[in-house]
Amino acid sequence: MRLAAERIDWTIHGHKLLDDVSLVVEPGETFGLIGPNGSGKTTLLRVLAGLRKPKIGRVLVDGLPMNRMRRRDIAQSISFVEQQAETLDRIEVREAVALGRTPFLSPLRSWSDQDDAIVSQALDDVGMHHLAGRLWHTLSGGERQRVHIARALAQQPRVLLLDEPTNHLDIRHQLSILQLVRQLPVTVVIALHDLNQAMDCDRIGVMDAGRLVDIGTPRQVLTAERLRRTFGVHVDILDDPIDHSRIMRFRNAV
Ligand SMILES: Nc1ncnc2c1ncn2[C@@H]1O[C@H](COP(=O)(O)OP(=O)(O)OP(=O)(O)O)[C@@H](O)[C@H]1O
Repeated sequence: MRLAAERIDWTIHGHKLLDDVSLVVEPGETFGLIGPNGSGKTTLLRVLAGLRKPKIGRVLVDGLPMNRMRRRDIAQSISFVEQQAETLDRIEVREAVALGRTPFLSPLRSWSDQDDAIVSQALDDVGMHHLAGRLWHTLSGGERQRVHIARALAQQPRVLLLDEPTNHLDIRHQLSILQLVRQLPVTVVIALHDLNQAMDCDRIGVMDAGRLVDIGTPRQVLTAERLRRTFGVHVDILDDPIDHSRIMRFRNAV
């Protein structure tokens, strides 16, 4: 599914959070969003998810303006894992993941074995099957994060939006979630703070003070000059002798 933002502006109390942002994410592409704190990544993801409706600019889903789509149609296509997700008190892990199936249920389409299988698969994908019966509020931060990702996967979206999905995860789960996301045959937009992890995206967009100031492949975008200018850090870019990928070694703040 192709996701496009056209000239989006978003202003709150006279403060421009998004300033003329345009981008196109191609079907199946993994697009990384990077930028300093407060640069507008979450705001842009919320606009792309349809949670914020811009007065200026528009979002297109496979060419269709999102503001003409029904809420249910959006939910059947796009899932969003937010950074500070809602609390689901007194609910079991499996029930939390099953919420991902809600957009597909109706009086004519009740819960089926297929929904059960999808939920089980999603729990497996994030390594949470063993905790399926646990109450949500007893989970650790990283376990909750994995349940949110499982809920999004259970939605079987064609566009997956992820806001710093690895920020609570241990290194093994960071790597396995990112690997899983990259393998999914869906369009992914993922906000990341770890710039070395962003190297594995197909393309990257750099946010700075509400503007998308650069778009390109990781090698095009993640240059020492860009990191100095936008992130305010000095970096050495090294060549990994094992696979010749790039490694960023951050030295100090400018
Ligand atoms: N409801 C709001 N009212 C006023 N300002 C807001 C509101 N929501 C966000 N902001 C401001 O908009 C700016 C962009 O916020 P946003 O959460 O999109 O940034 P971000 O790039 O995701 O940051 P981070 O990396 O810290 O998560 C920030 O300065 C934030 O304080």
